[in-house]
Amino acid sequence: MEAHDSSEPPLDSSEPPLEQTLITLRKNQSPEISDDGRNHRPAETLLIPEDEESREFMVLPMIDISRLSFEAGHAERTECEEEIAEAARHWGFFQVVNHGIPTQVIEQMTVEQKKAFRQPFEVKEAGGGKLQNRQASSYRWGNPAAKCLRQMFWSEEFRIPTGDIYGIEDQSLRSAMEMYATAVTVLAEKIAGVLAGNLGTGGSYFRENCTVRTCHLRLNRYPPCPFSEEVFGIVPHTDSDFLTIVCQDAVGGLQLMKDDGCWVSVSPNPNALVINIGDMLEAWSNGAYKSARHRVITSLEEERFSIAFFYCPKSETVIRSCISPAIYRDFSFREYQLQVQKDVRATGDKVGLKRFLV
Ligand SMILES: C=C1C[C@]23C[C@@]1(O)CC[C@H]2[C@@]12CC[C@H](O)[C@@](C)(C(=O)O1)[C@H]2[C@@H]3C(=O)O
Ligand SMILES: O=C(O)CCC(=O)C(=O)O
Ligand SMILES: [Fe+2]
Repeated sequence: MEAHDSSEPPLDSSEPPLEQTLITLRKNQSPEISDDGRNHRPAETLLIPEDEESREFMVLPMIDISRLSFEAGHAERTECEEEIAEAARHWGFFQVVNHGIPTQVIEQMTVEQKKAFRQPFEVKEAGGGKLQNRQASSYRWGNPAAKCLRQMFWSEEFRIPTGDIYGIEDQSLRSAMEMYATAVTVLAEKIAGVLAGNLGTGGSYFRENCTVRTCHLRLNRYPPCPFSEEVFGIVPHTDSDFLTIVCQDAVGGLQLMKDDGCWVSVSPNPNALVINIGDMLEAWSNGAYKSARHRVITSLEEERFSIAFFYCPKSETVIRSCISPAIYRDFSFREYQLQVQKDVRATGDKVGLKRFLV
């Protein structure tokens, strides 16, 4: 498709100019080669190499966490805790059902999320519109740091520290976000407590360092993408936090890398939330729990929405392994975030925990 072909339907006024960005970045790619008279895209520019293994048949662990409640028996509770720790060790990812977040709270949040993204692009860019708050603008699209097509994101996002939600001017969005963030924080504390307990420590480190002011909510939207062979919805990455709770709609596209290097799709389940371990928990657990790489593949026909809650510590929190000898040196969360930003600005990619190995 040509960049500004007059036969194209007019751009919806809420859409960010992703296609123009893609066309610009495409020009930076190496030229197409032609040997047998046909054009071939050079192998290094294929988004997903032809020989890449994926395990479509593998199913992410699904854990019923009603068994963590005090009404459940000791044996049931222990079994559930072990399932969580086992999944965090081998997958870095799992799904939870009977998680205690009321359906109505999730539904209200997703309705408000859609309304926020349906605003005109100019309104979103000029401070977030409905997400306007007394703090900095929370809207981003594409990937401003992308230097080539494989670093671009075919998505837009609103990102807000949970402590700034009270400042959102739109009343219905604020109230939906407050309820969602409160419920999901309780869930994150519960899971972090189980994971700490399984390593023989208490969950107080998390409760003391992760507060309502330190966590983040990120609302994601992935528009339908006519270039899904060229661009990711979100590039392969690990999350920087302790753990992330993702609520995805029915479209699908989230994939994670299993410890054997194969990509596995996370099939949407309307009753489940997806939980993944972040870099801070990998470092704190001395590598026992895995911060798995994950990515989002775009859909040709359907837009996709997801909500990610990042369970993060205070900037000054020191991340020190609870097991010795430590494989990572001590560092503060601030130091880690600054290093990630520096790497992303310089190269377009996140280096991550490798930089902090002893
Ligand atoms: C371009 C990038 C921004 C990002 C690091 C990355 O290389 C790819 C993923 C992005 C992400 C997603 C999860 C977290 O929000 C984040 C802080 C992280 O660790 O990886 C962001 C990074 C970011 O926005 O700086
Ligand atoms: O959209 C998703 O399913 C995952 C989003 C994600 O990985 C992120 O926001 O860090
Ligand atoms: Fe992520």
